[in-house]
Amino acid sequence: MYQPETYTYGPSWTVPKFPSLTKAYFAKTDIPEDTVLFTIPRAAIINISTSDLAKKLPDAFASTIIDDTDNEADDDGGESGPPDNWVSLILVMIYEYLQGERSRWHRYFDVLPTEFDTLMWWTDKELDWLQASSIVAKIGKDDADSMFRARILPIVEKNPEVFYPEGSRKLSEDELILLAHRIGSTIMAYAFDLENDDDNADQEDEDGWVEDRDGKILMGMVPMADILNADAVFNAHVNHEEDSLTVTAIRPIAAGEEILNYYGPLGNGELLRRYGYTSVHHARYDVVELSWNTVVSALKQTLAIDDAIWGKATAEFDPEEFEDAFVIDRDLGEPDSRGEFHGPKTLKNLPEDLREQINAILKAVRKISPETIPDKQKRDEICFSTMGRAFELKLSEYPTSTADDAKLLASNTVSGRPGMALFVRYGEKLLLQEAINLASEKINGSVGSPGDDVQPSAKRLRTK
Ligand SMILES: C[S@@+](CC[C@H](N)C(=O)[O-])C[C@H]1O[C@@H](n2cnc3c(N)ncnc32)[C@H](O)[C@@H]1O
Repeated sequence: MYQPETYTYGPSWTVPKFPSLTKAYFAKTDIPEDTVLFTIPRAAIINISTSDLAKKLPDAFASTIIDDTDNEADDDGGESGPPDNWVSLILVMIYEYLQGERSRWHRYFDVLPTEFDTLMWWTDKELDWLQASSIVAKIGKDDADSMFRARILPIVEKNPEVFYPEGSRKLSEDELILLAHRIGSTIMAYAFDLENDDDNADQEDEDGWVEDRDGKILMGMVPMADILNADAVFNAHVNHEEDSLTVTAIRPIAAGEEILNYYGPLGNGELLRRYGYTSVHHARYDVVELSWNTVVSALKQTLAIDDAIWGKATAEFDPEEFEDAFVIDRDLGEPDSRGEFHGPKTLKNLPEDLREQINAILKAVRKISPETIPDKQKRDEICFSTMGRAFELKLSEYPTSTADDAKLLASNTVSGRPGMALFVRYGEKLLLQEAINLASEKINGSVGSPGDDVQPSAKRLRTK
């Protein structure tokens, strides 16, 4: 039986239930910095180490891959190989859920959500509100579906005596898939990556706890800690200790303030996809993805050369060597140790990898038509003009303007999922506008030297 009394409760917070059933922690009194708000024993966490499933199906879990820490489903739906972190936790959660009252976590399942606002669950009509946001292409519902059919269903169906307690009804294939989607969404929004605090833990310990070689970590569900909501400005931190996880105030928290964790420097599109909400503080981490096809259109418009020259110049490139997409983001870094962010929140650099790829083409054009690009100054001008034009083309893919969206947001007439989508697309448009302005400043030569005006190419995106 799941025993909440095994938790150490702090005296100074409360767990209210909102009418919407959303749970959150609020400080009841002023809380000093460094106060331990609560402690969760590792034994209360749900994962392959604590659930009986791995003991009952040792072969299936013999070599779970534990270095896949991006909290995502395998998108290839591959049938072979040991289950990864993600597949394992879904199987464990399905197992524990199907045990009903026999699971020591059954009361935990009672408080987990069964409905989600994450993008996976949106209708096409609701997704239309996101307009040209690249987040729509990242939802991956079909990939998740194939992965469940390939890697989850066969294990449950081959081992009914393990998954279904005596006398319980077996789920149909459709019911199992729906359950896997629900549990997958719960894991995406609620699971923790569990670090191991034990320095010597390069082997499995007595309890079969995590193997933590080279920083490998395991995912798990952490009751109580997962009631914490989160924001990009936050005041609490989860520390991973040897036998427990502790949640600590990282700065003084005033009575009435919400206690907030941090999910990382995610833009609102990604926050919506994984967690089903948006936040003003996350807008600074917004991201726009620009396809190379859009840049090619811009480059052709900027160069205004005939097709013959373009064809000759690009013939020497292997399209496989080109990046398909580029990320525009403000590259701001993380909040400080008190959960606060300082410094400017505007775009300072244009993507270096994009500039390199445009310049590679321009070099080839110059070989064939030197008069088009007589010197480096002209090349830089063409490069920044192309970037600016590409940003404008991307902006024009959104059917409404930044001003239209600002007006709609100010009217307070759009709420729920459409309201969150409106906020995501507006943030992306603001970022594109900043990128257009920056490219224009570069063309006018008014900012920095060429070496300063680009950001490192670490953000290269491989979408092939
Ligand atoms: C780890 S749970 C937190 C507990 C959750 N509120 C509950 O009632 O179960 C994560 C989910 O809480 C919600 N959430 C977290 N932070 C939020 C915030 N700042 N604003 C709105 N919803 C938030 C989102 O639905 C997210 O998927």
